[in-house]
Amino acid sequence: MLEAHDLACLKGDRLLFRELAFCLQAGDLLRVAGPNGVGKTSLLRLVTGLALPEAGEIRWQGASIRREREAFHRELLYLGHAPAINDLLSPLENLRFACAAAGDDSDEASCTRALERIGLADQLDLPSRVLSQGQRRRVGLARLFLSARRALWVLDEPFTALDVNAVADLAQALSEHCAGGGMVMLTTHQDAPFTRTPRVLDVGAYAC
Ligand SMILES: Nc1ncnc2c1ncn2[C@@H]1O[C@H](COP(=O)(O)OP(=O)(O)OP(=O)(O)O)[C@@H](O)[C@H]1O
Repeated sequence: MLEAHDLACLKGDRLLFRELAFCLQAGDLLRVAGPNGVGKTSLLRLVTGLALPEAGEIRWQGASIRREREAFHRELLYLGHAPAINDLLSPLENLRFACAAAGDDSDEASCTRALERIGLADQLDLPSRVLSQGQRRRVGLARLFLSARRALWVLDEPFTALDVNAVADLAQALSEHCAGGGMVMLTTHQDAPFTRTPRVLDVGAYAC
C-alpha cells in the first residue's frame, strides 16, 4: 500500500500544494488530474522519491520511502514524461540498457518480445533518432512488459503521442496490471479505455 500524508510541495519560493493526501491499494488505478502547472509531475516526483516534500510523508507498506528507499525502489517503475532514449542506440539496445540499469530482465529475447508487443517489430534495429514521437514513446513503454514484478507503476503522461490503437493497448496493459494486484498512478490529459474507471486525485483541490 502507498500512502501520502499531509504533503506540501515547494518550487522555488512558491508553494504549489499542501495537505495533499491519498492512499493506493493493490488493484488501484489512480489518475492524477488538474490544470497545467498545478503540480502533477511534481507530485509524481515526490512519490518516487526523486524530490523531497516540504512537509508530510510518503509510506510504502507502512514504512517511510526515505527510510526504506531500496526496498521501495525494487517495487517501483517510474516512466517520466520524456522518454529517456539514446538516439544513437536502437530501440532494442535502449530497452536492454534501461532494463539492465534497473535490474530487470534484459536478455535479447525478452526485450525483443516486449518491443514486438508494443508495436515496434519493424524498428528493432533502427537508430532511435529516426523514430517518430509515438515510436519513441513506445520504446520507453516497452519496459512495462518487463516489469510485472514491480507492484507500483508511476507514469507521467504515458499516452502522449500514441495513436488510438496504442492508447487502447496501453490502457489494457495498465488495467491488467491492476487486475493482477498491481497499482498504477498516472497523469494524463486524455481519456483512455480502462476496463475500470480510475479513481481521480485532483491536485487542484490542494493548490495554494
Ligand atoms: N523555481 C520555481 N519557482 C516558482 N515556480 C516554479 C519553479 N519551478 C517550477 N515552478 C512551477 O511549478 C509548477 C510545476 O508544475 P508541474 O510540472 O508539476 O505541473 P503539471 O501539473 O505536471 O503540469 P502539466 O499539466 O503542464 O504537465 C509549474 O507551475 C512551474 O511554473
